[in-house]
Amino acid sequence: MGWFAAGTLMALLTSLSAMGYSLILKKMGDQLQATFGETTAQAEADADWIGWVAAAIIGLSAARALSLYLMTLFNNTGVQRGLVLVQTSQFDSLTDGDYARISADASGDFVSRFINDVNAIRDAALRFANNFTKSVITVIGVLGVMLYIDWQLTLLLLVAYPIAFGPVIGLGNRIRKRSKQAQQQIGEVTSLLSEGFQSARVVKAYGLEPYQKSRAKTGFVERSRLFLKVLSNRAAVDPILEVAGGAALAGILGFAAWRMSEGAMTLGDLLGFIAALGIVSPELRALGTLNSVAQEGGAAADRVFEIVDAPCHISDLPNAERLNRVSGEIRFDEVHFAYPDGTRALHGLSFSAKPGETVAIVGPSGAGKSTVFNLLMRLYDPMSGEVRVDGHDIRHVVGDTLRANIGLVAQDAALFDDTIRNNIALGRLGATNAEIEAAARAANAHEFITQMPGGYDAPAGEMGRNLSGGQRQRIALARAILRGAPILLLDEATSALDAESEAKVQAALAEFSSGRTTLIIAHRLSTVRSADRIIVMEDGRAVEEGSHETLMANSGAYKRLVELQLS
Ligand SMILES: Nc1ncnc2c1ncn2[C@@H]1O[C@H](COP(=O)(O)OP(=O)(O)OP(=O)(O)O)[C@@H](O)[C@H]1O
Repeated sequence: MGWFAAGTLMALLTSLSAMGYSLILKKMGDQLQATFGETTAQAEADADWIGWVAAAIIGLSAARALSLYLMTLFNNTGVQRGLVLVQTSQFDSLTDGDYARISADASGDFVSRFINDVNAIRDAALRFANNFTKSVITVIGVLGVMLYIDWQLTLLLLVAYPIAFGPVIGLGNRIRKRSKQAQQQIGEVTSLLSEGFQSARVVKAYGLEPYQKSRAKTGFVERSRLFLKVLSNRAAVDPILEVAGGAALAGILGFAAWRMSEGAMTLGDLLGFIAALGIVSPELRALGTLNSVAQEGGAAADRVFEIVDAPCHISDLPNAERLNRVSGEIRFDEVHFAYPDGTRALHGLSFSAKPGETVAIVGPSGAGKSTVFNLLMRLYDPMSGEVRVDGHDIRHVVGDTLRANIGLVAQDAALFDDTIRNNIALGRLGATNAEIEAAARAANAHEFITQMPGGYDAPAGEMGRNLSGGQRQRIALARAILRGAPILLLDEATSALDAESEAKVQAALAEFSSGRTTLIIAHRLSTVRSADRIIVMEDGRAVEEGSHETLMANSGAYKRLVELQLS
């Protein structure tokens, strides 16, 4: 706000200097008219005023140039700083907000809201900050000068010009609508591009280049079609103002000529008035085009603030309890849950895990196993039923303190474009190098890390692409081990490992998980055999429960799954 206040002050100075021009010209015209009646000697004696006029014009130009420069500088600083606030609040709101929100939309759409929409706001805000105040102040000030010179002529101008603005405002509304469509479509193209680049391997392997190229081209063509619509509306603004402005000017000049012939106006008045008109017309035109710029910026701002203002459904209750280190008792009581798109994932799931117990959750794909983890971390709330940790309903505890008690190794290892060391350290910020290395050893990752060029300081690459699938999993495991939380969630955590690595990691995990409650999701049933208890899920409920031996003796769903894998 401070920067904009300084910018407005400079705009005021710029406008004052503009008014000065027309007053100087009026003075000059009146002098000239007086000179016509003088003798040569008198005229020469009075010739001094020419020097004064020249000096005043130079002084005014210099003042105007300086104030214009400072105005732009101050406003630009204000806009850039404002946009940093907008972008950070957009990012904070998305990061702190519901997981459902971020997982529902295509990532390209979010990226586009951060980059393209913010750019559109930047363009609009810069033009607005640098032109709006200056134009408005100039118009008001110069109109004041005009009223002083000839109020009747000025009234005519005030009636003639606004007529031009009606269609311009109508166009502005169309521009806003179209611009919103165009920005939305950029989001789709961004998603399409990032998806294409990330799947480059499959694209090559399946010979999908023509398919990808035609999808991209369709996106680009659509982009240019929508953008052209915005441009054609924008292009109509200037001509409308030109015609209306021309008609107004003709009327005013005709009226002025008549008034001069009547003797109601002096040559000085006319010169001053024309100078004022020359200053005011481009400013009025600029205000007309600013409307379309503001509409485009407004459309982008709508999209940006949709994120900033998104309501948060999963937040801490005002009297939420802080969880200290829990002992790790987990209980699901008759939990029913559907994802926001309506997909029913849990139908009255009940199970429990005692502190320190290792419980495996198995079952066919889509049975709801990963959903159990999502609810346990309170990424979503159940529709009915309760999820309890150490007896606390997790809806009544502070989310961060709940998650601080959980270490997760998910199906996607989720590595960041940072060093291997930092990727592990994310498990517990502030961990020492020795602790990081110990975690890596426990996850059977130390050996391959030290063999990489750069070792622990080697970059993992975007999404960990410099590593193999099995290496990524071991880094993710090391991260969870470093966290040292009392609850460990392993979702297909060793699925990408070869048999030898898996055996080593399993042994390390067995040691690490002693004293911690560990929930394991695994399709490879050989890896869950040693769990204290196995829960078989089907269609969102637990259909069987017991140790490997008990379940094998039962001849139920688990035995069928094992036999299917063995065969
Ligand atoms: N974010 C989501 N939005 C909508 N539906 C979802 C979402 N995630 C999962 N589902 C649906 O919920 C159901 C249970 O999914 P879940 O991922 O829990 O299964 P799973 O047993 O872990 O499967 P898998 O073994 O294949 O990983 C499935 O029908 C799935 O399509």
